[in-house]
Amino acid sequence: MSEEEQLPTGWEKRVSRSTGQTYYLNLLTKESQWSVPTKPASENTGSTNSGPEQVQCSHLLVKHEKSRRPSSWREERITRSKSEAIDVIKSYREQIVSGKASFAELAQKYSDCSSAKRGGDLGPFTRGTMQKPFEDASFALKIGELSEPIHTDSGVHIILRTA
Ligand SMILES: O=C(O)CN(Cc1ccccc1)C(=O)c1nc(-c2ccccc2)[nH]c1C(=O)O
Repeated sequence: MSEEEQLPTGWEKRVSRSTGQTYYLNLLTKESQWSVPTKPASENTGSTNSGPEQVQCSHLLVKHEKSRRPSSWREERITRSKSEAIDVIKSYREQIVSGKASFAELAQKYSDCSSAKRGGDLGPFTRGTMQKPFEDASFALKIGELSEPIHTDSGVHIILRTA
C-alpha cells in the first residue's frame, strides 16, 4: 500500500511549492508538519495548544547603520538610518499587500540577507534557532500571513509564513 493510503484519518499529503518537499497537513488545525503522521489528526496534534513545532518562512531584511553587521551582498557599507529602513520596508510591505509586487520578487532584489537569492526563503525552522523577536513573530503568523516590520539586531524585517 502506498504511504498515502496509510495516512491516519484527518491528514493530507502535500508538496511544498517553494522547495518541492513533501509535508503533511492536519485538516482539522490546518497546521503542517514535515514528519509522516502516525496518529489520526486532532485539534492538539503536535502541540499542547502551544502552536506549531516548526514553521517555514521567507523574509525581507533591510539593514541600517545600527545593524550588528551593516553590510550585505547589495551594499558593502550600509549607512541608511533606522527610520529610513523602516520607511523602506513599509513601502515594500505596501507593494506586496496591494499586489503591485510579489514577496519573492522584492526579497530577491532588495533583501540585505543572503537568503535574497532564494526569494527570502529560510526553509523550515524550530523555536530556538532564530533571534527571539524574529522567532516570536514567525510562530505567531498563520500560513500565508505577512508580518508588520520586525526589529532584530540584524535590522528590520518583514516575514511571510509559507508553511
Ligand atoms: O547579525 C549579524 O551579526 C550578522 N548577520 C547574521 C547572519 C550573517 C550571515 C548569514 C546569516 C546570518 C546578519 O546580518 C544577518 N542576519 C540575517 C537573518 C536574521 C534573521 C533571520 C534570518 C536571517 N541575515 C543576515 C545576513 O547578513 O545575511
